[in-house]
Amino acid sequence: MNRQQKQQLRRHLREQRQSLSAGQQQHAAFQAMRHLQRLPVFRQARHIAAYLANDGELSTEVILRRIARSQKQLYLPVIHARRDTVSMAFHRYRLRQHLGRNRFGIDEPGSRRLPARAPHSLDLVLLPLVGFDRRGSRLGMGGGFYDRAFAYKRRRNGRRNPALVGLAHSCQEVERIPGDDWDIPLDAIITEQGVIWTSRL
Ligand SMILES: Nc1nc2c(c(=O)[nH]1)N(C=O)[C@@H](CNc1ccc(C(=O)N[C@@H](CCC(=O)O)C(=O)O)cc1)CN2
Ligand SMILES: Nc1ncnc2c1ncn2[C@@H]1O[C@H](COP(=O)(O)OP(=O)(O)OP(=O)(O)O)[C@@H](O)[C@H]1O
Repeated sequence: MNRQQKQQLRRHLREQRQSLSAGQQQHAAFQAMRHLQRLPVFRQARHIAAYLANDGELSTEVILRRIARSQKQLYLPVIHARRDTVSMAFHRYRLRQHLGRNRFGIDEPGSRRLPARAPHSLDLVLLPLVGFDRRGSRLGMGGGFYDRAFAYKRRRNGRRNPALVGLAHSCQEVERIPGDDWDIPLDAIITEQGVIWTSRL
């Protein structure tokens, strides 16, 4: 798939999720929490990275609250700009901690942020998706941030940690997302309808 086709698909799928009603969003968030709670990988995880929903993404609010009330530690993506490279790190997050807006208009832990944790030492990452297919290919916002953070997983004998579980509305599923060399496959996808296993977990 060339860049232009990918852009077009991205635009279409973003419109789909943006057009969901508040009621549909709430329903999806609650169901996703139910499905997530049943996963052994979630029950066993101690260090979990999630995201703050934006642009119609599946809301993580109930999930964040649940994690915050448990013994598990929560992390959020923070965009870091250093000279000419922009990258993403996962910083510890506590509910009601001060948030700032990043360059994409998404809330993230602000200037007094807690320490970051290396991607490979997280147990579970809940990824925001623009689109996905049943094989575990994902389409993101186009920054390549998650692909770069977990690029080490592609290498032979590379670490397998953490488990990568995408969260999306079922309307974001497509038949097939043609992969690029750098794409990192998902282990599972959770929608309001249930868990989709990609046979990697
Ligand atoms: N909630 C949430 N947080 C997240 C992500 C995400 O997808 N969702 N990210 C996941 O990586 C990172 C931010 N990545 C982003 C990358 C691009 C744009 C963006 O707004 N891009 C332009 C053009 C995109 C395009 O090429 O079509 C735009 O929409 O105007 C936003 C976020 C980190 N935090
Ligand atoms: N491992 C990598 N090393 C260098 N560049 C990369 C790597 N992975 C992705 N990129 C770059 O990131 C750009 C965006 O990739 P892509 O369109 O697949 O993003 P995405 O998966 O939709 O976004 P995101 O991961 O932020 O949600 C690509 O143009 C690619 O050049």
